[in-house]
Amino acid sequence: MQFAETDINNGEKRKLENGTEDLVSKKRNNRDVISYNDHPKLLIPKLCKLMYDLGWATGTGGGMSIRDGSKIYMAPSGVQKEMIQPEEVFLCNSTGEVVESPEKKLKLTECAPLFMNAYTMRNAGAVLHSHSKFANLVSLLFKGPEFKITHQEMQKGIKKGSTTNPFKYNDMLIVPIIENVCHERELTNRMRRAMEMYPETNAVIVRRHGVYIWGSTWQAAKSQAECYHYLFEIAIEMKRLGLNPDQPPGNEGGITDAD
Ligand SMILES: CSC[C@@H](O)[C@@H](O)C(=O)COP(=O)(O)O
Ligand SMILES: [Zn+2]
Repeated sequence: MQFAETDINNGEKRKLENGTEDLVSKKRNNRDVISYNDHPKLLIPKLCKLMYDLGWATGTGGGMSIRDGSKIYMAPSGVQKEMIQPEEVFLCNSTGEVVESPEKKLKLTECAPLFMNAYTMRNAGAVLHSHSKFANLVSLLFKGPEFKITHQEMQKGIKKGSTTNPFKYNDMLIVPIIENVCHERELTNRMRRAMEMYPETNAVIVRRHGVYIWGSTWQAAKSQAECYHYLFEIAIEMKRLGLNPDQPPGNEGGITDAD
């Protein structure tokens, strides 16, 4: 296989595959084409590092996938997720079959069929899996199949399903919770069921494990993930303080418009 020595990001040099070289030349001739720095083989390592720094992808847990048209890029399995290299990212087709494996002997992430749920059922542009302690802990504090919260500004950063409509401040935001199993892949059917039952959700919590979150683009997946994690954390703190996250507030006595 041929490689092109190409400048990426902060001036660092790395060997990238031919496909990436094509992307660079397309960028020169067409301003609308995806930016070189937005190539999923670069973005997945970068976003996984951000996830690691947030405590979402430690101990090799968690991961990320990005779709570019019918090309689906996925992280490898069982590796330090914060140290993935661009040439270690797998390329799959629109049905999730691997079409390009890294030269290094690596396995495709165990999350692959769960990532595919977000692509096939919601036409997502990116999906991530987080092992955040907040996602884990809310699944223990909310018994049954739903995490619920209302009257929080950050819920406005989350869209209703695949629509462009965001949740309103006074909507009830619900995230379905599925029970964990011993092997990640065995979560596929129950995640699909949860997505069918909750068409407005862009996340599925896995009890005692973490959460899957997706969006129409990698940017939407990232910002929605930040909003969901914020809401999980504040709900935990509210419960610790004896406050009820799914209770709409009454008159709290603050200043409102003049009568
Ligand atoms: C701490 S190991 C966690 C894994 O078993 C799994 O839950 C996970 O999130 C990552 O799976 P992987 O196949 O490494 O991408
Ligand atoms: Zn996991």
